Amino acid sequence: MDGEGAHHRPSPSSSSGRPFLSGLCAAALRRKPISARASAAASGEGLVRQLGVLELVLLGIGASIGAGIFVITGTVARDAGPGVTISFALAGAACVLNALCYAELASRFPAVVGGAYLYTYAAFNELTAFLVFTQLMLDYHIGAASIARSLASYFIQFLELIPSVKGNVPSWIGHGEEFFGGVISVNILAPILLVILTVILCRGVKESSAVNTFMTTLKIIIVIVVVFAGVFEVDVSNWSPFMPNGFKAVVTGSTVVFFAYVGFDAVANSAEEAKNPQRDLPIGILGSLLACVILYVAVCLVITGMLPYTLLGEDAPLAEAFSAKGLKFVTVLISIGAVAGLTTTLLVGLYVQSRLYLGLGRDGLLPSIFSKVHPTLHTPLHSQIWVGCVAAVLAGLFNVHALSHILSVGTLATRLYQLV
Ligand SMILES: NC(=[NH2+])NCCC[C@H](N)C(=O)O
Repeated sequence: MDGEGAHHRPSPSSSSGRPFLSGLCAAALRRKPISARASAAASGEGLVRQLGVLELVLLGIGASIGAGIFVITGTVARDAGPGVTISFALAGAACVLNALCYAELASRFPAVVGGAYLYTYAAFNELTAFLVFTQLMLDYHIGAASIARSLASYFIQFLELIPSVKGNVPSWIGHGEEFFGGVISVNILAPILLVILTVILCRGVKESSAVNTFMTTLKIIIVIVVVFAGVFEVDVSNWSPFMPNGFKAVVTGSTVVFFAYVGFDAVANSAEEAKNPQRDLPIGILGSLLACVILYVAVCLVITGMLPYTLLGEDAPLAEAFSAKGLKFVTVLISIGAVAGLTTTLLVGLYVQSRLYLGLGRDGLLPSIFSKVHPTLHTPLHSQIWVGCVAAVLAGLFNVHALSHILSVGTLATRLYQLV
């Protein structure tokens, strides 16, 4: 359907400029009545309620634990020292406040797709909601492409562990063949990975959730094993001084580690596929965030206890800390954890995007093709394929460096809008 929004759409063919302009302003400033959403939820419109509370919690964790904990920890610890633990706790506390808002809104609103876009539409107006959507899309599209590129590089690194393959993989397969002075960097593996994930997502929410549950459980187990393996290597003298550069460095660090928590809001977007949304969405949002806070803080305590903070690597601090202690097998586990982590953030990111497109398609803010849900697969097939294609084109042509520059702007703008 075209959505209730389309019904009050002003006629664009107004004869004079003024009514057209005022019509446009009225359209931009109107709010979405909550009752209209409720009827959309009641009519079902193709998506099916299949996700239970555990699947929702794992969806949130799947979206959140990605490269952040494996990489950012080292970067921040160089400045904040063992106090990086407090940086993670502070950022976690700020996110809990954010998550409480999400939990409240998710249980108050009719359980339909849309998340932050939906809440803004009802609280502010169509224009603000559309801006939230554009910012989220910038973040998600580019995020998906850069995560896919990182994953492709990981796969090539794994392949290169085979001696006969080492050095023989053409760069256009994974690392990227550069053109125009490095502006364009072509590779095919990242788009192939995106196609595979898109196929899984198109097949059904149950199938996608099963893949996410498996991989997320794997990465949680790996993080726990890493923590336990590290605990025996901790030398408490490495924790003093705990904040070598003072509290200021810790607070600055918390703004950076915030990135590692991004993801729990994904749960809000699965509202229309949750079996018992009113009860389970808040549990999913807060549960996944709290699980991340606990895991992240534990990882920080362990790695800063294992080595003096000045010796922690910037790029792969966890892996380097363990190889420095001669625990090679943990390093391998960490690589597997990172691959599982990147895969699930990517999978859930693509999932969330398609549901957002579905919401806007229904509201008439995007072409109605995005509002279609496949009658037997119960997935928004067109939206899902579209988001897969956009990410595949970006990932096929640009490297992580180029993408991350655009992404930082997108993420920052998104968060600013959400704050407003
Ligand atoms: N929408 C996004 N920007 N997602 C990125 C998620 C990043 C994830 N928290 C990580 O640590 O890797």
